[in-house]
Amino acid sequence: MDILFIVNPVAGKGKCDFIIEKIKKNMDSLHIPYKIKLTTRKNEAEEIAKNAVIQGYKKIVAVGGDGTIYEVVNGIIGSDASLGVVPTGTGNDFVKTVGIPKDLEKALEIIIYGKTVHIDCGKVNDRHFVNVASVGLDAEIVRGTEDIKKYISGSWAYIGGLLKTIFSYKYKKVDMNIDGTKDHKNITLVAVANGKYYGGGMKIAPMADIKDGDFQVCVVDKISKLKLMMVFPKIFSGEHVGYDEVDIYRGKQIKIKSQELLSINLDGDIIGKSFNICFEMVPKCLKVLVPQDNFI
Ligand SMILES: Nc1ncnc2c1ncn2[C@@H]1O[C@H](COP(=O)(O)OP(=O)(O)OP(=O)(O)O)[C@@H](O)[C@H]1O
Repeated sequence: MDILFIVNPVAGKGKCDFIIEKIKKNMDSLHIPYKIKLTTRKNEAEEIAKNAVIQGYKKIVAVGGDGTIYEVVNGIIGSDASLGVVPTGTGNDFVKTVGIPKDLEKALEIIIYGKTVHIDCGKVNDRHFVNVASVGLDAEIVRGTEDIKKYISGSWAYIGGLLKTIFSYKYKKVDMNIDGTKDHKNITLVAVANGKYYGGGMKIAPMADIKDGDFQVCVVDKISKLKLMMVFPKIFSGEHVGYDEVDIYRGKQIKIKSQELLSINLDGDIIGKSFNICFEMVPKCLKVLVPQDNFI
């Protein structure tokens, strides 16, 4: 059962040497065959993962944050390989939904002794996401956060990105179609959630279930910037859902059409801009290693 660890050396605040030593020490002591590969640039984790599938690896481990997981998922999707995660990123939002701990040794135990579960993914064109996709303010914040992450970590990076973006943001008029039900909205943001958390611990979709075959769609209508500043911190606890401007829907296919180009955020990665976006549910398409006692 060969295991490949794909390490993003710049994830988190770069404790790469320490992490690699720990992986080697643990794996060598168990005499389990494994390999470690480091990425040298963005998108390389996906290429390494694709090659690993061809080479017959059955457990392919993303050692990094949500961006690294996103790349590895797109490398292994459709194959028989299972995704493992050693969370060393800044936000580490996906692992919160599936119960993988941040503790390095515990995360390694799950790679070796954990159980495999099939989880849902979302898809936009040919790109898959496991966590949350979005358009609107938060996609713009992802752009604003990228620079700030180089200097500060965790939730503060996202809050910095938020403050930088929020005051210049213009609301978007969109036509929405959720499983055939149409609506016209002036939106602050639309988050299409497979997992519960994004943006470094914000519980955007408290009811999301990664195995139920549905998205939870969080739509924040036009809201004054002052009120938005009040509502935003509530997302960390999931209390934003109680506000009049916030609606939650369920659905398998979410289409969004706008007269303006919308940035598309998939799991913290801006994949491009479009006037027409279709988010599609792909049920139980990805194998993930999770703790034996996990409820999912
Ligand atoms: N060797 C590399 N050099 C520069 N960038 C890289 C390299 N390898 C991967 N990347 C990019 O680094 C970015 C950040 O990685 P990742 O998201 O895993 O960490 P993070 O931002 O610290 O964590 P999180 O997304 O959980 O907040 C990703 O977009 C990835 O494509």
